[in-house]
Amino acid sequence: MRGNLPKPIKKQREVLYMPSAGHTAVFGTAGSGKTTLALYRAAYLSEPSMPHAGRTLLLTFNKTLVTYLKYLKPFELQNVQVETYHTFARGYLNNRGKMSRNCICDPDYRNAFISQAVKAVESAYEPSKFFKRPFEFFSDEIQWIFSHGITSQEEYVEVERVGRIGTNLSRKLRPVMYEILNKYLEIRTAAGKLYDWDDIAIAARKEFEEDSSARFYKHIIVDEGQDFSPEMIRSLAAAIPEDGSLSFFGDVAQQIYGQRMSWRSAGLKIPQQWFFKENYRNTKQIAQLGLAISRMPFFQDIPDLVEPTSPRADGALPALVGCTDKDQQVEIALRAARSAGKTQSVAILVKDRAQERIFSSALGANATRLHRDLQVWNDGPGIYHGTYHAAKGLEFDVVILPFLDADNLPDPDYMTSHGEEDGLTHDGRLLYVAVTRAKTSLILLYTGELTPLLPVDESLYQRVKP
Ligand SMILES: Nc1ncnc2c1ncn2[C@@H]1O[C@H](COP(=O)(O)OP(=O)(O)OP(=O)(O)O)[C@@H](O)[C@H]1O
Repeated sequence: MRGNLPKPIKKQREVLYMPSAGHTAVFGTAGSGKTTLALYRAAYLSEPSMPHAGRTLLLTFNKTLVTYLKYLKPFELQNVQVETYHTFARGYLNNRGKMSRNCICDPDYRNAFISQAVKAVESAYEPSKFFKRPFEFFSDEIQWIFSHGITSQEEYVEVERVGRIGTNLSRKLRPVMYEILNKYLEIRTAAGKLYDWDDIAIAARKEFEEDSSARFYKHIIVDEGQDFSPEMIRSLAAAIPEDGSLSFFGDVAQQIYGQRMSWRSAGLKIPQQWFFKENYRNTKQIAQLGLAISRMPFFQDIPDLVEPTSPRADGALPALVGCTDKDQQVEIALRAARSAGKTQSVAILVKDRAQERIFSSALGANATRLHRDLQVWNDGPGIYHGTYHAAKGLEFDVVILPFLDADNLPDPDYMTSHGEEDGLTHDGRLLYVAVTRAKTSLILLYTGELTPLLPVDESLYQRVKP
């Protein structure tokens, strides 16, 4: 295949020729070629001269990654549609006459409606601590219910919650929670919003199940599948014809949306699974740090986690720089980015938008912000900046991670609303994603106490004076 893709080797070749009908799943460690193979697989399944050929859809979770995939997309993928799940679901529902103008509830309205719903239900009950839980609890619980395709109170009360901590809710309280959800739906519908970004998958799945017309896509491939909710996957299983295929590529260690949801509850029929253990992206030293993070206590007991074999390429140990204060971290990050950015691709990655703004205002037009509206991907030297979330699926020669301070990561607000254990798991995976974006160099900056999300083993780093 032409384009920028390396030639598939070993297990990758097997995956390319997996059965062309039914469900298949590939789990791989970071940098093991999942995205690469998702692209190859799309080309193979859409190849017009093959008997299995059919219209092919390649889906991923966020828009930045769609832009990146379109950049990588070689000539043979001319007939493959690449988009986000939400674009696909919205398009399908629109096609079926189930959409109207502005009928999707944006996150700000959603939050306001959920707060109203909690207050409305609370007023009908005796005072209770339950209603005083942080807003994030109710918001996450509604997302969890939708993501699992639960549409009745009975179902919600009965459902087993596997491995969910922090926000777990006793069966006794679930009817009240479901009342809040119903109230939210009532308020939302009254405001003319038919869906939000979480329950649109329920609507798509139901619509496909009732839709007896010929399917538009024969083959669907999912990249970054660990971030698709069970209901999204179910809707995709319903979207393909009998002789079509659904190929799932994912890495559970990188699950950063819809935490603690398992694609397994989507009920795919997967006769065989493939595992990619070889890491082609990172140097040995960077991969070792990634592996050490994935062996920390908060990563334990993740089903389907694939441990990598050590890559061959050698490089420098990740640089760990203890700074006197935050300003010094910013100064060093900027200096390193400006210097490396002349000849290499460099990314400064941070936790949230507020931290990102520090770098966007300092770098201005000399850098590219990683965000959903990024239209074009330019390979080659240059500086990028963005959140850990926005860097998902991407890679850079050099990655700079400032603010790795114990009082910044794990995020204190997240810990308050979700509990310590959830906070460690959530931000631990984010940091794992960030670390594994680096091809050859990794610079870690902190002040005071280092985040507990990084391993303490000094042999994994080289200490560098600021
Ligand atoms: N067979 C191969 N030979 C050489 N390089 C390869 C091979 N397969 C993949 N690569 C390279 O390894 C890097 C990682 O590949 P890719 O992005 O497909 O991995 P991934 O599993 O999707 O990673 P992640 O989940 O961490 O985003 C890319 O630079 C890709 O070009």
